Parts: sequence; structure tokens; C-alpha cells
Amino acid sequence: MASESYPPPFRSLPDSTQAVDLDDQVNPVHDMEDPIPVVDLQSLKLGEACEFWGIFRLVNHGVPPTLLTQLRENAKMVFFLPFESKQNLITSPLSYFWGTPALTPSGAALSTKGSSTLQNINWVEGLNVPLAQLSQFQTDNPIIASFRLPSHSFSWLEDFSVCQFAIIIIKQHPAQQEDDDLHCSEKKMASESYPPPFPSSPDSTQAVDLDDQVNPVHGSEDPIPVVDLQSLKLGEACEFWGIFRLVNHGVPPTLLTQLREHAKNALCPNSGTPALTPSLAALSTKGSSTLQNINWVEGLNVPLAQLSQFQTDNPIILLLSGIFLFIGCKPPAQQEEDDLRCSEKKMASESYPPPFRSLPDSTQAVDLDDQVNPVHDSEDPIPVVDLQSLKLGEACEFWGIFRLVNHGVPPTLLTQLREHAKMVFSLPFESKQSLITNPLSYFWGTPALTPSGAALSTKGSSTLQNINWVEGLNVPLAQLSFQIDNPIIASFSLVLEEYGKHLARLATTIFDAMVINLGLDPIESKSHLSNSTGIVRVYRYPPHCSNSSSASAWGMDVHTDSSVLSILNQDEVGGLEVLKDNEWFSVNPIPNTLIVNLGDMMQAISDDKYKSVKHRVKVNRSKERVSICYFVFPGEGSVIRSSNYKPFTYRDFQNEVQQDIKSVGYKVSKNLACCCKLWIRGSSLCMILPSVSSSELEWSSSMVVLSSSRFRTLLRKATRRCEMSSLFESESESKEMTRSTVRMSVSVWGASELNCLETAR
Ligand SMILES: O=C(O)CCC(=O)C(=O)O
Ligand SMILES: [Fe+2]
Repeated sequence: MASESYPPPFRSLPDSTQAVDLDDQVNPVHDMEDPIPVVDLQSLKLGEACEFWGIFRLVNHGVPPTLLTQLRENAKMVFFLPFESKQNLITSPLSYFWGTPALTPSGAALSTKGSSTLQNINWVEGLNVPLAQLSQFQTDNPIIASFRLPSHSFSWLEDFSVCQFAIIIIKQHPAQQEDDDLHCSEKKMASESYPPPFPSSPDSTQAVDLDDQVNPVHGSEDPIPVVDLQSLKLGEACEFWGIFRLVNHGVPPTLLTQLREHAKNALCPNSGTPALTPSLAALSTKGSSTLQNINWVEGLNVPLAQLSQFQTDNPIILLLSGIFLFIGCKPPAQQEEDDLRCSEKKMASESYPPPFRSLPDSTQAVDLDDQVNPVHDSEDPIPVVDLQSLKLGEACEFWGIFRLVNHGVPPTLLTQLREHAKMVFSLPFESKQSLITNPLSYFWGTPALTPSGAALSTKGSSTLQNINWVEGLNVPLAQLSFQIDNPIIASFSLVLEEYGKHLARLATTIFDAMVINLGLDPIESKSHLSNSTGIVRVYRYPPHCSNSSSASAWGMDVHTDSSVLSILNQDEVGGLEVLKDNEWFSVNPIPNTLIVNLGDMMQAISDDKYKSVKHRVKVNRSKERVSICYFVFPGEGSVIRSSNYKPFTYRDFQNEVQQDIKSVGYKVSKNLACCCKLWIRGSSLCMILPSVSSSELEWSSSMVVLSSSRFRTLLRKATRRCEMSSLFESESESKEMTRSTVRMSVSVWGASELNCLETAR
């Protein structure tokens, strides 16, 4: 499979055990240690390296390590495309070449000489990227597009996207060659961000650290006492040292790194140090006129308590202040608590909505549901779809869900977004309620939202009955450019905005493929998916387990999505389950894959050929789970026409769903069309549901009797697009209606619904 992406002559991979590298025997290569001279961009002593080697290893270059890795990862993704795709997709001003690295000025490979044999070709393929023309480059291919702009982690640099960043770095080459004095130009660039007295730093080779000779410093090993926050044995360290290294502190490593990286960006070359407000005033550069008596340092002062009032338009500072604000929000009271473990749990749980805070001991938990409805989770059964080939017919018809690979969303963006979400969720509950305001909204206990994004009701919030074990943010992407005051939320929304762009691209690509697959009219179908309707819901499912004394809780009850498409980015905890052929399957977390599930609108658009998959989320007993779901809908006013449904708009549908939720408490499913027999017995309507599966509700073929008003409500909901009028006509005509058959859909939403029905034999 991997080799399909190679140019044809490269595909016959010789057996490496038999390979003999003749060249190595003739010209032995030294590779024991690294002999390449090292040049520090800050001191730029490169004379020797240039004279004697012509090559050097550059350190302290200021290009963020994540950018270096990301660029290589993205490159791997591009190279992994099928050979033919690379030839077709990588077009002017970019060019794709292989077999020879020599290029004509236009970027085309000189010739792939010897491509018919393996003689004389270089074992290489490549892309030529003239940076100055990059902005003209148009591509519909998402992988190539994201390679062109692997900018997510730097999106907060806004007018300073990574592609420009890369250009700046790489463009230094011609400048260097033209410039006689390399030292000068580069040093100048690096030092422009320093306070004026710093650039004229003395040549470090001549520097003698006198102080080191007078007061030698022990540096060979680490003598600093280590204190574990869990045991807090700190007496000795405090008495004899007054300093210690804290371990097990619970501050996520990614936060520590992220903060340092953002700090570098706020202070680094090129970004400049933007003007700061008084609350973040730079320390005074005393003695700035001479080099005497100043400390060789610059810094930011951040009074955490005042940070929430801080306003800035600069995205770098915004992101940095968001992280500081997050740190400042952490309750500091741990040491006072008797039981540290308990206090940690308490601290973590203070961010949960109150009913979620009593964390039952997971060891005693028995998952009753698992015993009743076994879930297949031994291997991953979910069909896999590659965005490059998009063979999705079968997955959409039989599953209504698939795992998307080769999607082109940078893995770091997927992770970063979840990490950022965790930061937001770990704010105190009250802060989330007050800080997350229009256009964003915060909800918990129920994922059902009104059009404004507010949770419909936190039904049952006084008890643990019937609430979903979830809290979330609703993010209407089109409104994200609105001013968001709080820096934590604002910096999160910057990352979300970048993510939203990627997901809109994916949704369009997938939808277009579906339209072709279904043989639908591409022009008419265009309005059935509108990226401007995209919303993101960010969820956190606190840990929970059902035991004998508490009701079992779902992270999210069984449901279908109302969207056209939903695309899920889940963390490593897992819990999503999908129903197929009346059996539940776990959707295992597999890093860097996205889960695409089809919603009700897609089912209607496809005239029931594709499935709006039923799914639910199980909460984990000991770990909280974070997932991020992107939903996209038909455009405003777009009418969906198909033979199984009377024409309707998404707004019509949404109104009905809202009504269902208000009157029945849940969305009434429309997607199980089946034949149903019904008659009246006494004052009740009876019906036989021959084709409803046993595992869904175990009422297959059973006779369900319910009061006629209740039945009417359900039936009206279920049959609104079918033969509702004829049904009710015949009902009023004859109380003796016997075994008339109607076409209807049946709602199957789990035990809570069954409770409203009386089952009779
Ligand atoms: O969190 C998940 O895994 C699924 C969320 C979901 O089903 C939804 O938002 O509709
Ligand atoms: Fe869903």
C-alpha cells in the first residue's frame, strides 16, 4: 500500500537482508559521532565551518520545534498520496519531481532520465515550492492545501501565518549570499527584538567569566532536593536549601511547554514586542544608556488578579494572557487539606456542574448495561474511508458512520484543540457559567440545545435521574469573529476558528463525493450543505459509574444527529458506541483519525439510501473524556426534496425537533420506516410493531397499548411525512378499525421512552 505512492520504478523493494552496499566498502563513511560544526544563530561564529566544511548545524535558530516537526509530518502526508495523485494535484507554481533532483527554472524536473530502468536515477521524489508564488497557488486537495499552510498552531499570529513565517526563514538564503557580512544581517534580525542596549553584546569567545573563577559553581549533577506534591515531605528542603524541585504537581506538561513557547513568541525576533497595557507593563530598563549595572533580562509582569480585565487586539499577547489567566484561576488551597488526594479530586471536581461532583468509587461499579446489552469492542469494526479515494458508498449505506484517514488536519491541531478544551473546562463551574457568553454558550446535563445555543433545560438537575453526564460549549463558527472579552475563551476561539476551516473543507469534500455517489444533481445539492451553518460542540464527560444506589447515566443518550454530517475528534478515553443491525459497537479511539457520522438531513437528502446512525456515549468510570464535534447543516431556506419525505427545510425540521423535545422530552426518530398494524380496543389504540428490532427495545411483535392521546402525539410525530391524514381519517370513521396497516416510523429512544408505554400481551 505504501509503495503505491512511490513512482513505479521505486516500487520493487529489494530484500534488505541480501543487500550489499558496495559503495560503503569502497568509500567507508564515518558515522560514529557527529562531526558537523555547530553554529549558534545568536553568536554566528561560522567562519571555520564555512571555510573548512561548507556545512554546519544551526542551533538557537528560533524556528519553533513544533513547526519543524509539523512541516516534516505534513510532507510525509503529501508524499503518501498515490503517485498519480501527486502528479495530477501538485501543479504550478508548485511542482512534483522524482528520479532527479535537478530542476529547470520552471520547477519541472529536468528529465526523469532512465525512468524505464533503475539505472542512473536518483532515489528521490520531491516538491519544488517557489515561496514568492505560493499565495497564488490554488488547490482543492485538502492535504496539499494544509501542507501549503500548516498554520494552525500559529494561527494566532494572524497576519503572520506560518507560510509567511517559513518564507521569511528560507528567504534568508539569497540575502545571505548577496551579503558580504553574514554576521551582521542575521545578528541584526535576531537582535531587533532586544532592548537597545543588548545587541551590542561582546564577542563571546573573548568573554571570560571572572565570576565563575572566583565563585565556582557546581553544575555537574542536580543537587536540588525533590519534593513530591503528593507526599509533601518538604521540611529538610526548606530548612537547609530554601528551594526544591516540585514533582507530581499536576500541571499538565503540555501547558508548561505551551506557555514557554508562547512566551518566546511574545518576545521572539520577528514578532516584536507589542505595546503592553499598564497591567502588563514591561519592567523598566534601568541603565539603558550604558551596559553597566543592568541585568541581562527582559520580561513581562503579569498581575494575575487583574488579568481578566485585560483587553488586547494582539493575538500573541491574547493567547499568552489566556494561559496565564488559566494558571491564575487554579485554586491554591491544596496544602491546607488533610487528605491531598481528596483535595485534588475536590479541586478537579469544582469545575464540574454540582450534580457531577460525587465521584463514586469506581472499583465498586458494576456496569449493568453492559450485561444486558453487550457491546462489541474487541476490534475496530468501523469502516475506514481514505479522504484521497473517498470510497464511501458501503460505509454510508450500511453503517452511517466511518473513520476518516488521510484527512489532512494536522495531528497537532487535533491534540492542541482537545488540550485547550480541557483548560477551558477545568475553570471553576461558576466561571464557565459567567464567562462563556454569546455567541458561545455553556451547557451541561443535556446536549439538546435551542437554536440560540442555550441548553433547553437541565432537566432533572436536582436529582441524578435522566441527566446526561456531559457539559459542553456550543460554538457557532460563523460568529466567532465577534469580540470575545475573556482571554481564555478568546484564545480558545482562535484555535477553534482554525479548526473550523479545516473541518468545513472536509465536510464539503465528503459531501461532494456523496452527491456523486448517490447520482444527485450537484447544482441542486449545493445548498444542502452550507459551511456557514457549521457549529462545533466541545464536550467534557466527567467520570461516573452507576452502582446500585445511583441511577445509571449516559454521557449522551441514544440519538441520531440532525445534521447533514457530523465529524468527531475524540480523545483516547473512548465511550462512543454505534448501532448497526441492532448490535452496539464501540468506536475505539484511534489517534489522528476522525469519525464522520451521517445525520438526519443526509438520510433525507439520500432518500433513505444512507443512514443517520444511532449512537450514544458511555461515560468512563474513572477518566473524564473530551470530544469535539463539528456539525454542518443545509443552508437557510434550502428545500430538501425526495420521494420518501414531503419537501421540507432544515428550519421546519428543527422546529419539529424542538417541539418534540418540549412535549415528549426527546427527539422523535423519523428513520425507522416500518409497517405497523393497529386497532382500537376500548379507549386505547393498539399497535403491532413487527419490524422493530428486539435489541432496540425488546418489544418486537409485542402489542403496545397506550392511551389514545399519548399515542396520537407519538404517531403524529412519527408519521408526519407519511400517511398521517389518511390514518386519522380512518380512525375517526370507525372505532372498529381493525388491523389497518399504516406506514410509520417508530421512535426508539431507550428505556425512558418505554416507561411511557404500557406493554400488554
Ligand atoms: O462525544 C461524542 O463522542 C459524540 C457526541 C455526539 O454524538 C453529538 O454531539 O451528537
Ligand atoms: Fe451525536
